[in-house]
Amino acid sequence: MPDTPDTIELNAISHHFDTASERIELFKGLSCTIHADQTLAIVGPSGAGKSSLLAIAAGLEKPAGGTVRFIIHGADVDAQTMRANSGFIFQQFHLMPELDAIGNLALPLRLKGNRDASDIAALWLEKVGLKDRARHRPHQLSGGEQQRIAVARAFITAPRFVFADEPTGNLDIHTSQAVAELMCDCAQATGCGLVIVTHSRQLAQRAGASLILAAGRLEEAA
Ligand SMILES: Nc1ncnc2c1ncn2[C@@H]1O[C@H](COP(=O)(O)OP(=O)(O)OP(=O)(O)O)[C@@H](O)[C@H]1O
Repeated sequence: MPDTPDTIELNAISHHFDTASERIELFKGLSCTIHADQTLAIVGPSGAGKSSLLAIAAGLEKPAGGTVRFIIHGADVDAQTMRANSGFIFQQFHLMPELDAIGNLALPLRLKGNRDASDIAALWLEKVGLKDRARHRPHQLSGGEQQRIAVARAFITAPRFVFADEPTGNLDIHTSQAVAELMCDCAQATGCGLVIVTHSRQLAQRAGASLILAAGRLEEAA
């Protein structure tokens, strides 16, 4: 019997934020299922709650209502295990400024106690075309180069899902295309689910499926 695919199930979730003066309602009763064999884009207007939905799907935040089920290697797991099986890519790259390129790549492996961290990091650096930048620190790299390292860092631990929040938001069109291609190639090569929040139509079109979050509703894009 084939393994159950790694899956995230969002069931009737709702979320809001309370501020001193008001409650910001993001969504109510949203349901969707995300599988690790797909690339999914979440699009929609600014402030609709896309980043919040991504954080809930990744197990970083608990929804105010509803349930989230994470299934990894055929078993239900908690949010902490989900996070340990996930990689993250951000708009602002978020590399460690005091570490060089190879140090940034090796870090997630070192944190998991991997003794081959440097060798694996060197292989990934070559894979993303930055072998000659191993000893450069983030401020010595362009935005596109930093994001290539951030993409490699997200995939280097062989996660089951990678979550990317506006990964091309700080890049020009040409560099965005290269980073999008790299993310999708990495996801396909490793059989990892890729969930991308984006305002970029080009990036959304590259994904296998798109969901639109608007006015508290989640709908499949045509
Ligand atoms: N910690 C917080 N406290 C209060 N309000 C918040 C918090 N985080 C987000 N919000 C508000 O919730 C709403 C949704 O934010 P979110 O970042 O999820 O939207 P988004 O669709 O990703 O927006 P964008 O496309 O502009 O990044 C916004 O109005 C935002 O100001």
